[in-house]
Amino acid sequence: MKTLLFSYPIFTAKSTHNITHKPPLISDFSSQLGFSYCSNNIKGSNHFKLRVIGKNFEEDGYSTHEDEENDGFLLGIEKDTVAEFQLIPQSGMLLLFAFATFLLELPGDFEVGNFYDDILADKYEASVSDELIEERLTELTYNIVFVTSEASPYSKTGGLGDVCGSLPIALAARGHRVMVVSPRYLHGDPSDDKFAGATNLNCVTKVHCFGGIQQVDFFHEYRAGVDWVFVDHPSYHRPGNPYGDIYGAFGDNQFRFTLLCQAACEAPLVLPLGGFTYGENCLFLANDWHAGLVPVLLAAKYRPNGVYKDARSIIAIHNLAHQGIEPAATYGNLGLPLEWYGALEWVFPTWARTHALDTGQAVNILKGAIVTADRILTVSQGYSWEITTPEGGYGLNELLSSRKFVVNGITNGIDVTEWDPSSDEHIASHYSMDDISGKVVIANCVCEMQIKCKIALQKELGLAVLPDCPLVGFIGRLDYQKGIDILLSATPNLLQDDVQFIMLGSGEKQYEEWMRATETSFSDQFRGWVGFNVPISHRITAGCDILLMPSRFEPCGLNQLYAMRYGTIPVVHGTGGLKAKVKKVPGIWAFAPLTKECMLDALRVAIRTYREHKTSWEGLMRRGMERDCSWDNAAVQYEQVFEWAFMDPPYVT
Ligand SMILES: Nc1ncnc2c1ncn2[C@@H]1O[C@H](COP(=O)(O)OP(=O)(O)O[C@H]2O[C@H](CO)[C@@H](O)[C@H](O)[C@H]2O)[C@@H](O)[C@H]1O
Repeated sequence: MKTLLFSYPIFTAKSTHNITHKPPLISDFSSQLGFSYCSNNIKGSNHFKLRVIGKNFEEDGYSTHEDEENDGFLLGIEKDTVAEFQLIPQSGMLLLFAFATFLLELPGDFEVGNFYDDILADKYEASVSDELIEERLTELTYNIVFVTSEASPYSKTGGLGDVCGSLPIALAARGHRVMVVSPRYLHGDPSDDKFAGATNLNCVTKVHCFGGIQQVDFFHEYRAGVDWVFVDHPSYHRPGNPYGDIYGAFGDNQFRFTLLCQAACEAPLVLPLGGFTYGENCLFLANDWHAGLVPVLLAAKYRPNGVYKDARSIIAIHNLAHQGIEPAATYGNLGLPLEWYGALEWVFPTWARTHALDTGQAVNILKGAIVTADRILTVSQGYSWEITTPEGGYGLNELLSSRKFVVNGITNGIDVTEWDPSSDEHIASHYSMDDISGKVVIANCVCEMQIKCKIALQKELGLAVLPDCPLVGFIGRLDYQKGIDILLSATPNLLQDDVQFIMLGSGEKQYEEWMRATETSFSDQFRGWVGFNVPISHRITAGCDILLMPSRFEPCGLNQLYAMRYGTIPVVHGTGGLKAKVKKVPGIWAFAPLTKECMLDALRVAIRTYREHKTSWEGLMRRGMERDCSWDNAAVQYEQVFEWAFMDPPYVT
């Protein structure tokens, strides 16, 4: 491994600007500064850059100079010297970004201990030792602010939590500064412990909405290179899940998520994370309707007051079926100027109105986001097209079509650390591509030791331990989207065959009841776990042979990716994100159209293959397992969209 000298002379190297005094040694200010590193953006040479983010230089006796002409930005790059400086004033006190560019050939020892934290050291070493720098670092880095109603592991009810728990980490690893803002839900149960690592920043912020002033606190945890910021307010403290409880959805969700959006817009301005704020020049990535007010607030509240003029916003649509629609009278509660009503205005078609005097007037938060965001993202390419059609557009198709030039689809990745059969803490036996004995029946030899995960699952759920019996699984929200009605009607037929079927899910009451009843009627073959349980979801993914996904529509779908990684064959309805994957991946089984008969036919073919063609089955498993589902690829595509967002002026100025 090459070592680098990082020392005083590098900082005194020529700068084209007015930093004339003695610059500090890295070790001098390591305790008060945050670090992040920049990029290897001098392609084809041996340069790379380290970005040092400083604050309060003036207070420390080092003067800095604000370059008005360049808006305080680039002061100059001297390619042949080893240093360059960049000045970016950040909300008042936070002044200096200094960039030092090194040549890898520099002799001497590099004192990693001088640096602010081990994270940087890790990245540094990795980047120098094996050309990862080319792959992992991006040319341009951004201050990215995710706004989301859930982020795993802190809160999760579905795929949104997975994405917002893992994509930020992937982007931070590529050199971006990333903050995730979500509520600090306290349900009064053991799940509250997930927030134990987050401390109160003691930065009480006032938010004007719902006819008064609301005070929110911010809690913070720095983990995996990401600033996890939790908005705290009494309305997030109640039993249930983020959106509702046993009695249904909370009646004040519009209030709770308005608070989230208002607080998230303040967070980059007021929170001194790692000693310095993110500042105004950031990119907001608002997820689904819960965060949909963020782009609207930038356009309607901040920019007219000269704030966030250089920020950009992206609305990421994970599920267009949920739009945050409330009666028109609630508009006045949102903290938006009256003249912006049109952005959120929504009129229900006549057939959807409840009575003769109902004018259908409503506000639609997701619509507001689509109208004001700089760019629009969906979680697969297929879905980005589907939302522009009457079938998939849920009334927003025309609006989305009118903005199709800024709509992109990027297929989700998965957290390959959490979902890794070779190290998964939740499963009975570990296995991998090299050794699938924990999972599969090899070459017709049914050996108990070889299929530990399946047997452990059968035992745990009280099913007969039958290692060679095809085990079919389903995991998901019990929702119309997931095709539960089809599953429900097909299950008695499916269970006529010699198979076992396990379902894990929660959602609509009628389906929960049906799962309980079916378990009673088919106690030898069927188990229905009603509830939300992450460890069980891992064990089902690992222990089943087949994962069934009869989704009516699926913007991307994550369970099929988890299943493939665990050598479990997905049998899916070919729609949206699933369809795209089926085309490319042989390790996945698709059927269409979505009917009971088609689904049963596909399942029967899969089951026969499992029983009679073990070698083919193992081939399918391996093809799924070897697929790269990590975020790396998607993260690069996200960066491209960020770049486009900043290339254009803000959509609403
Ligand atoms: N009862 C239960 N117990 C434990 N875990 C459970 C569970 N029910 C669901 N899960 C977990 O929740 C996640 C669901 O992922 P999906 O991709 O099916 O997302 P969902 O439809 O919620 O989200 C939307 O957003 C995601 C992310 O963009 C898109 O992939 C998707 O198509 C879109 O509908 C998986 O991790 C699954 O294991």
